[in-house]
Amino acid sequence: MSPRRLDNRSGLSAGLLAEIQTPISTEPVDSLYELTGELGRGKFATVKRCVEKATGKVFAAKFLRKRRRGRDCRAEIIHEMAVLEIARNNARVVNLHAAYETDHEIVLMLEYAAGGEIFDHCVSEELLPEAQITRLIKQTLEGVNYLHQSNLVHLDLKPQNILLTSLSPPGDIKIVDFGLARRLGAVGELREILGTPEYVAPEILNYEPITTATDLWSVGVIAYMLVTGESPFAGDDKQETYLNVSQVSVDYSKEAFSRVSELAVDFIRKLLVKAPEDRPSAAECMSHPWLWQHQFCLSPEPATTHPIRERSCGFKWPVPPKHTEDKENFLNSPISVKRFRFDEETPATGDSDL
Ligand SMILES: Nc1ncnc2c1ncn2[C@@H]1O[C@H](COP(=O)(O)OP(=O)(O)OP(=O)(O)O)[C@@H](O)[C@H]1O
Repeated sequence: MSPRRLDNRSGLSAGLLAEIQTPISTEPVDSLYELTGELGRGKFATVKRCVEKATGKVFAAKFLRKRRRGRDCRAEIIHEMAVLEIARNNARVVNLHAAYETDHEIVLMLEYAAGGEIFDHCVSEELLPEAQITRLIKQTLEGVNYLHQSNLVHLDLKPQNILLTSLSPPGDIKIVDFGLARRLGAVGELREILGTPEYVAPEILNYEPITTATDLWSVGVIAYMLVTGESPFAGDDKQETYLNVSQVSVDYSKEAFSRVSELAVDFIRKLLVKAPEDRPSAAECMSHPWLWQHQFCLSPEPATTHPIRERSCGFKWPVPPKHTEDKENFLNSPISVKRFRFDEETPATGDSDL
């Protein structure tokens, strides 16, 4: 079965959730919190560090403009809150603590991720060791899997939206920015959302249906950036970037991957494939041997065969062979390119609230 699709009966507003549990208070934020500096800034939001006066607890206050490009976007903000509420019980998603409203803004009081963006680890002189990268990717997949199981797709996963609870040593990940996240549906298809050029999947550029697999492309891009310190599709301008994405033009040279194992290349190759249905699901990715090689002591493999490692979910990933020639054959072989079972995907459900 192919990855689940999105509903799109009314364009961009399709899949927007309208029901929230969190009360929206009209009390002035600065009467309850002390604002202590800016943490980040997006197109329509500013995020500030703040301390709750009553408790001394630190939060990240996301100030979202209600009017954008002359349009009332309150519904989009309510939707972002609703998505955060659905993911409330998942430790990999940032927690929504409270919400406030003024004439022009809604302020989301979010759990504070003190370690900043994993983007900083992609552009740093000193890249993270492989064991740390696999730990962070595994956690990201846990969050993505939870969203997909909850019938949600994030659609804006990038190293700027994966934060850390602490900087050094790197803490646990927290996924943020659910502004583009959408509900999965069975009836129609969503083809309109565009994220940041470097991180968008080919199906978005081609106005093809968006599915859960779109998020898995982004996980591949994030893994590539953490491992190599390079953005795989970034060109000199937007056009070149889009061309690189649509041609899936990726540098897998030995120089780019010199510091990590062959399994890292295998993992990324499985995700950066053009056809969404050929990408593994988040659950399948979690059983890839790259993510477990620093956790388990694996028995040595015979040099001339391609053994299969099985993990608890039963999904099978062939292991790249040790000899260089065999490795090249392995990476180009049909079994390494397409070997995913989608029959464990939940069938698409009809949306009732759209
Ligand atoms: N909970 C948090 N803790 C610490 N920093 C945060 C938190 N949430 C957001 N930030 C910082 O603020 C930045 C912008 O936040 P966010 O991506 O949610 O805003 P946005 O306006 O929706 O962004 P965009 O325009 O890219 O969609 C993040 O990349 C991060 O650096």
